[in-house]
Amino acid sequence: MKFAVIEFPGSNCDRDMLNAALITGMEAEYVDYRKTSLEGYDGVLIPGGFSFGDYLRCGAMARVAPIVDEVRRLAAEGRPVLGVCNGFQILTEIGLLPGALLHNESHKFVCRNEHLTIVNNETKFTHLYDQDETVVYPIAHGEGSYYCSPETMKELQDNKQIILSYSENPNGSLEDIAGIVNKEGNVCGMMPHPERAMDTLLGSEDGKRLFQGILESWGK
Ligand SMILES: NC(=O)CC[C@H](N)C(=O)O
Repeated sequence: MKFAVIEFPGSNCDRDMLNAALITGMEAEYVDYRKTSLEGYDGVLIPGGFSFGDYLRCGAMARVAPIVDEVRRLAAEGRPVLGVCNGFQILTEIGLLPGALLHNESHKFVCRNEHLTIVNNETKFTHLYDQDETVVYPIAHGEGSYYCSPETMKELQDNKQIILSYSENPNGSLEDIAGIVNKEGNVCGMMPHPERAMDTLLGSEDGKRLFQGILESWGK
């Protein structure tokens, strides 16, 4: 399976994302945001960072990048799309995931290891985790407060689209939401960084099973 790691000006987790994909056994390479084709790629990884300097608001300018139509095409074809942190913000901006990421309640950038709960392990992304398992991924964001309308929240809950929640809410996210999937289950966004939790030397290897899970779900 070949994955595109989309690079925007200001992406800064692209190397971590590529590395996570490669050590999981995925084929993966960087794809520039100005490209207009994702022909030959089986999935998309949108890394974290500060795309276009977070101008206007996080992810708002990436929304109109040339590559976005192709990300939409792959998503519509049911291929895996994972957006982490700024990648999650971009996925909400382009409408592939519901809701929005607002400024942290504290109005401070938070950067620390976070204890998270696997709220739904019956997705193509989380199936290698136990239900309600606690995992540790780092967080590093200024605009990670998940917000949506009551109607959308009901849909998320009814369809079990909430996959990851914070043990100690760091940003004011509704319902402690840290990560969600779309209704179809092939687009996933999360603020915490599984790609930085690939080695116990760096504090946690809990992110590994997310990438392995993607590969197992779509790789066969
Ligand atoms: N690590 C990230 O991707 C940060 C995302 C975004 N720039 C924020 O501060 O919220």
